[in-house]
Amino acid sequence: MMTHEDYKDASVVDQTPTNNLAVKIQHKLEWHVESFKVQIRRSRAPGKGTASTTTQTTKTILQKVAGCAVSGELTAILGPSGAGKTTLLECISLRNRNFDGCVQYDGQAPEGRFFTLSAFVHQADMLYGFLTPREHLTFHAIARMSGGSRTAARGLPEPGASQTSRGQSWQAEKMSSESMARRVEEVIATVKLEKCADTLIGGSDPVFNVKGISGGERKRLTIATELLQTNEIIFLDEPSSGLDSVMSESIFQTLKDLTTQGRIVIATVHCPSSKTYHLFSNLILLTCDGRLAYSGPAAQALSYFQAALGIECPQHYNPADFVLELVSAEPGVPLQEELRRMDALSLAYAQSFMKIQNPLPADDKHKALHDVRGQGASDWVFFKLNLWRGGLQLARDRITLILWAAVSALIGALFGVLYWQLAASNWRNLMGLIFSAVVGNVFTGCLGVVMRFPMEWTLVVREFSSGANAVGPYMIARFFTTLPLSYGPVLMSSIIYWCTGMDPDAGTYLIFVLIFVSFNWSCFSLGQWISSFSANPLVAMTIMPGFVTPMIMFSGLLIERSSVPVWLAWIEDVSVVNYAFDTLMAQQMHILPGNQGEVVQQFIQFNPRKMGWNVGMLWILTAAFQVLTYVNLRVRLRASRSVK
Ligand SMILES: Nc1ncnc2c1ncn2[C@@H]1O[C@H](COP(=O)(O)OP(=O)(O)OP(=O)(O)O)[C@@H](O)[C@H]1O
Repeated sequence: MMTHEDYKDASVVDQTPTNNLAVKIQHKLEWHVESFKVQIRRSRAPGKGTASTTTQTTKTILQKVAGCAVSGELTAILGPSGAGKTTLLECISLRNRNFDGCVQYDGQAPEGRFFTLSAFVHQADMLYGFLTPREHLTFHAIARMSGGSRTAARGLPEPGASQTSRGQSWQAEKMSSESMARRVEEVIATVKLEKCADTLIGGSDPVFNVKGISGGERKRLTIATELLQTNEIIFLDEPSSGLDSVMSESIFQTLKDLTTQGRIVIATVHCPSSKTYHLFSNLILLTCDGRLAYSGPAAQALSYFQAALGIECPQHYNPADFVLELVSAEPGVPLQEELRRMDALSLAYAQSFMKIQNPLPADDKHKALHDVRGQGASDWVFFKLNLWRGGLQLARDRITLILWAAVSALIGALFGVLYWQLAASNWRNLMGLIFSAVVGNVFTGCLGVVMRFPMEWTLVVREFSSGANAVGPYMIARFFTTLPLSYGPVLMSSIIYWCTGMDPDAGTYLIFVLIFVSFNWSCFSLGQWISSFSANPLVAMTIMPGFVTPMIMFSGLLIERSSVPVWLAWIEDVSVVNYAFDTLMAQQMHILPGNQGEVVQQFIQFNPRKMGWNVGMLWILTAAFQVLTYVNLRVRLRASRSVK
C-alpha cells in the first residue's frame, strides 16, 4: 500500500480514470494546523439561590491537522457537522490566519501573492440577481482581467495558450475584449452553464428577488467566476450544499476536470455519494472534535481502517457514509465514551505509516502576511462596469420602479387631500404641511436604503477584496445610477405643491422641487452611511432612529433655538431636517396672508437670506455622508483582508 509520504512524493502522474491527461506535479501545498482556538463566553442561567454567571473559556476547534495537496489532485475534507471543515479550509487557504501552525507553498512560506494564485469559493453564493450568468461573468472578466496588473498563476497556461507555455512564469497581459469574451464562453462551457447563460440569476438577491437559475447553476456560476483567471489553487467551502446527489456529483466532476489542468482543488463536503467519493484523489477526515482520523489517498482509506483498526466497510456500502459514521458521535451514546473513541481514531492515525512523517514546524509567519491582491482593471473601467451593472439593475427592477412611483404619488396625494389649497390660508397650515412633508421624507429617504444596502455592501466588499471592484468607482457609479430615482421626490413634491396651493410662479415651483430633491438625496446618503456600518438590515433599522430622531428634534421647530444647550447646538448644524425645513418655509412664507410670514419667521427664527446657504449645506452633508460611506467601505475592505 502507498503511504502518504509515497503519495506526496509521487512525482509523476495522477492515474485516476477521469484524469486521462497525465499531469506532472508542479506545485505542492502543505499545512500543519497545530491548533485553532476560540474564546467563548458561557452564561449560566440563574438557579434557586444562585445568580446568573458568565465565564470565558477557550474552545479548541482543530488539533494537529497536517496534510498536503499537489497539482492535479482533488482533495476532499470530510467530517461530521461542526468538526471544523470550514475552519480548516480557511486556515490552509490563509483566509483565516489566527491559528498556531504553518502553511507552505512549494516548500516556502507563502507570500502575499498567494492570495492572487488561489481562489476561495464561499459556501453562501452572493450574486446580483438581475444579471444573467453571461453578464455576470463578463463583468468579472473585464474587472479582473482587463488591467493585467494582477500576477497570474505561475505554470498554468493562459486561456488558449499551448501546453508548452506551462511552467513559465508569466504576467497577465492586458486581454483584448475578444479574448475576454472567448474566456467567458470557455468558462460557461467548462461548468456547463450554456443552457441558462442568458437567464436572469434571480434567487435570493436582496434587491431583485425573482425566480432565476437553479441552486446547482448558482454554484456552478460561483465556481465559474473563480475560473476566469487560471488560479493554481481553488478552495471551495461546501460547493454542493443544498444540492441533490446528481447535481452534487456533476459539480464534483467539474472540479475533478479542473484538476486535469494542473490545479490543486480542495473542497469541504458534507455527505458525498459513493460516485462522488470515487472522484476524490485525496481525503482528509476530521473527527467530530477536530482531529485527524485520516489524511491520504481516498482510494486507500477503507483498507487503512481495516488494517489499522480492523473495521471493515460492508459490501455495497457508500465509503463516504462508512468513514463519516466512524468519526461522528453516535446519538444516545455518552459523549465521553464517543470522545474516547475519537482519541483512539486519531491516535491510530498518528501511529500509522499513513501519517505525514515530517510535519511542518509550527510557526506564525502567516500571521504577518498581507493580502496583496491588487485590482484588475483601471478605476475608469471599474466606473464604467459599475455604471453598466447599476443601469441594468435600475432598468430590470421594474417592481421597485413602479412601487417607488406609486408610493411617492400616494404620499403626495395624501398631503394634497389633507391640505387641499390650504398652504396660503394661515401660518399653522403651511408650517404643519412643510414640517410633516420633510419629516416623512427623512423616513422614506433612509428606510429604503437601510433595508437594501447592508446586503449589497457584503457582496461588493467581497468583490473589492478579490480585486474585482474598487470602492471609489463603485461609489461614484452607484450615485449616478441611483440619481434617476429622483423622479420619486419630484413627483411627490409636485403633487404637494399644486394640490396645496403654493406660489403658482413656475420659477418658485422649480426651486421648491430642487430643494426637495436635494433634501431627499441627503437622506438617501445618510441611509447609505448608516447601512455601511451595519451587518444586516435589522441592525441598520435599529440604529437608524438614533440618527434621524436628533435631526428632527433639532429642526428648529420643536425647541426655541436659544434654549438649546451650547454643547448640543452642533446637532442643528448637521441636521438635514433643519436645513430643508428652514429653506422651504423661507421660500413659501410670502404666500401667507398679512404679516403672518414675518410672524412665523420670528417664531421659528429662520433667516430667509440664508436660503442659498441652506441648500448648499444639504449638498455638503450629502457629500459628507458619501465620503463617510466610502471610508467605512475601505475599513471593511481592510478588515476583510487582514488576519481574522
Ligand atoms: N468564532 C467562533 N467562535 C466560537 N465557535 C466557533 C467559531 N468558529 C467556529 N466555531 C465552532 O467551531 C466548530 C467548527 O465550525 P466549522 O464551521 O468549521 O464546522 P464545519 O465542520 O464546517 O461544520 P458544517 O459542516 O456544519 O458547516 C463549530 O462547533 C463551530 O460552532
